[in-house]
Amino acid sequence: MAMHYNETSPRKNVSEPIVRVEKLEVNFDGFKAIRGLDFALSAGELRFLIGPNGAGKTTLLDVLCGKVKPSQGKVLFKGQTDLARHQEHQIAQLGIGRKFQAPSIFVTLTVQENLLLSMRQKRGLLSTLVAKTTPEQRERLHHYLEMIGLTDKAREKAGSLSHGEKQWLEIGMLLIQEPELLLLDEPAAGMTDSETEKTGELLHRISDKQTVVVVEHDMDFVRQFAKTVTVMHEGTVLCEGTMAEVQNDDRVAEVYLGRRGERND
Ligand SMILES: Nc1ncnc2c1ncn2[C@@H]1O[C@H](COP(=O)(O)OP(=O)(O)OP(=O)(O)O)[C@@H](O)[C@H]1O
Repeated sequence: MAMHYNETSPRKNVSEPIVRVEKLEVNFDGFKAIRGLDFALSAGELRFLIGPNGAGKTTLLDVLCGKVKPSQGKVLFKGQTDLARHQEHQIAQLGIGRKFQAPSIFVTLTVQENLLLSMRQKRGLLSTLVAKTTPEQRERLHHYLEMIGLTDKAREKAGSLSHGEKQWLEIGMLLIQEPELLLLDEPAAGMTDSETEKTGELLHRISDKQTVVVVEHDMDFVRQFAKTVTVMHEGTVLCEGTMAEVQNDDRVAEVYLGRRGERND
């Protein structure tokens, strides 16, 4: 029987938001993809972003990782740092990791070589694959291999992994850099049922220590694994709450299904 993660209260008891977005606007050649959006995220949350196509979910992630610059508004990280004033690589250094849908693993390297490369990149060492691994690095490697469920495949070539395993490896490559905030775009897309289930469990394990934002279209996945859901529509936040709360919100039904009662006109 599948375990449900959304039966407890939607938010953990945490104080200052790790991210606070105020009056955000993003303009693409005159088109406002984000319009006056306010959004806050507590440290240690696992937050799902849902909403119809074109709602602005990916654009919001793009702003948080610095790929897209806002035309107006503030994007505060840990209360002080305005991300709008930083470049993408600086934001990565500040501790925000983004996983895109397109894979970026090295298929000819083994699982553990991919993880080691990713770990050393963050540390700025001149290490190569032949560099000696320190006991601390080895411990970290084992910890994250275990976390993503690939300990038994550590020495296999990344190219031989299943689609789901490749996605976990990529998440592992982000995790091993120990970001405080992790941004994921449809992490379970294209996975089998069993891989999807494992991915949901992985997200919960990650959010024990880190904050995670997931853009997701698969409502079954959201229903099973989300505690707090933010529904976006036309570049702004429509509502927020548990999946049960947002499902019962008339505005959500309207944007997903069209206006109620119109057929009786
Ligand atoms: N680089 C761009 N230039 C112009 N318009 C863009 C650009 N990126 C996104 N848009 C537009 O901004 C709006 C929001 O797009 P975004 O991809 O953020 O939505 P989304 O909620 O992630 O949608 P989906 O669920 O379909 O991925 C859309 O109308 C999209 O066409």
